[in-house]
Amino acid sequence: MSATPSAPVLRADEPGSFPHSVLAERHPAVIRQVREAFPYGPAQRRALDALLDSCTKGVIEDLPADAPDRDRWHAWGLEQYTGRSWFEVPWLWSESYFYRRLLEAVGYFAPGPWQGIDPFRPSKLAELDSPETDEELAALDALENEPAPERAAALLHGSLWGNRADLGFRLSAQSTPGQSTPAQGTARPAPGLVADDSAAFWSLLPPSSRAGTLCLVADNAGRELVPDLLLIDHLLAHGRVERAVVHVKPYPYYVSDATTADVVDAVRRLAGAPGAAAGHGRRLWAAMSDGRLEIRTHPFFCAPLPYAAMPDDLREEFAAAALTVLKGDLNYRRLVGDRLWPPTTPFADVTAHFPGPVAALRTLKSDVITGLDATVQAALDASGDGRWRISGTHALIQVRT
Ligand SMILES: O=P(O)(O)OC[C@@]1(O)O[C@H](CO)[C@@H](O)[C@@H]1O
Repeated sequence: MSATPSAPVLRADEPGSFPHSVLAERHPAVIRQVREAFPYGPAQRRALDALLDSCTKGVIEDLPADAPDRDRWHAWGLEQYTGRSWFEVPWLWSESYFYRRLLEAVGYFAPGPWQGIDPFRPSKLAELDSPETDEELAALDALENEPAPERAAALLHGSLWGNRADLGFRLSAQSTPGQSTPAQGTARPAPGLVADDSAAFWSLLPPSSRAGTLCLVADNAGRELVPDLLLIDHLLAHGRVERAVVHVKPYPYYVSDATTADVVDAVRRLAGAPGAAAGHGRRLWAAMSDGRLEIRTHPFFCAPLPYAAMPDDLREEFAAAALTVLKGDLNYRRLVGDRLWPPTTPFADVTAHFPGPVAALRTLKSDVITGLDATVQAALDASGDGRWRISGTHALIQVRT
């Protein structure tokens, strides 16, 4: 590659575009959902109303002077964007700031009775307790008798397609007339992958190699996190890695993103399930107890910035890993810079900044895409109205070794 590649950064200022619909429709729906989830008091309700006004019609405002993370947000661009419309600044920036302000409105950060109460917890728990989760866990019984390579492939695909079960995504799918809810296991049969580097994925983690540490940067809780943990259990049990680190969000984010509490809920759910699922749960519990599986978080996971701007401590951690797996659409956007790349732009070029081997497991839920073969792109473009980019019906496994 001769020069650093570039492409326009996504913004939400074009009515009719997907980013615009997220700010104009999805964010108000998230505020409504949160208002209904808890008997918040008048002050919190007023703060939610003010946020609704600000994020749809107003401008980005500074954080309160005593906010402990004010300096951090200033370093992340807040000073530069204060006073600008939410729709004019980079889309990734305004989305991340929206979740920061939403949690502030419900008293998540301030000392008091609501501190640390996840406003999305009711919907996360409902998903974990759903019949769909029961079905997915029951399917593990049949997998027990499969040879290890088939089991490994099935678990990799389970983790990949688990990314379809995204509560924030479902919120806007429901609000789009005529579009079916793309919940995992219930919608149309999964079409193929638009890119499949599974062979490279497995080559980095040979069986019994104890290849070092796997980092998995988690995305959604519930029906995505459960298969992520199942995959990790398999990799540990078959000696493909020595240890694993699951990186979660430091606070609730993008409706259903996983926090430490969600990992605990998922492991408990597995351990308490009938059949083979319980064995996975017990092994994961043991691995967490003896340090082979570690949960970690970092403020940067809720930063409104691409991974190219990650801080040195995180960079060192990923540099030392045998492989870092980035789950989901948002992590993909952050990995490749949240830009409207020509779809055939090589994945290796746009991820050259990443400090070690990296794999993206993602269903497609935004316009950002790289690394496609020209023939695949042509077939996708010929298939309809371009919704393949955002509808969650397509997926990819991309690896840069
Ligand atoms: O990261 P995830 O959970 O796979 O998806 C996040 C997401 O639902 O949120 C964004 C819009 O708000 C899109 O990038 C994407 O559709």
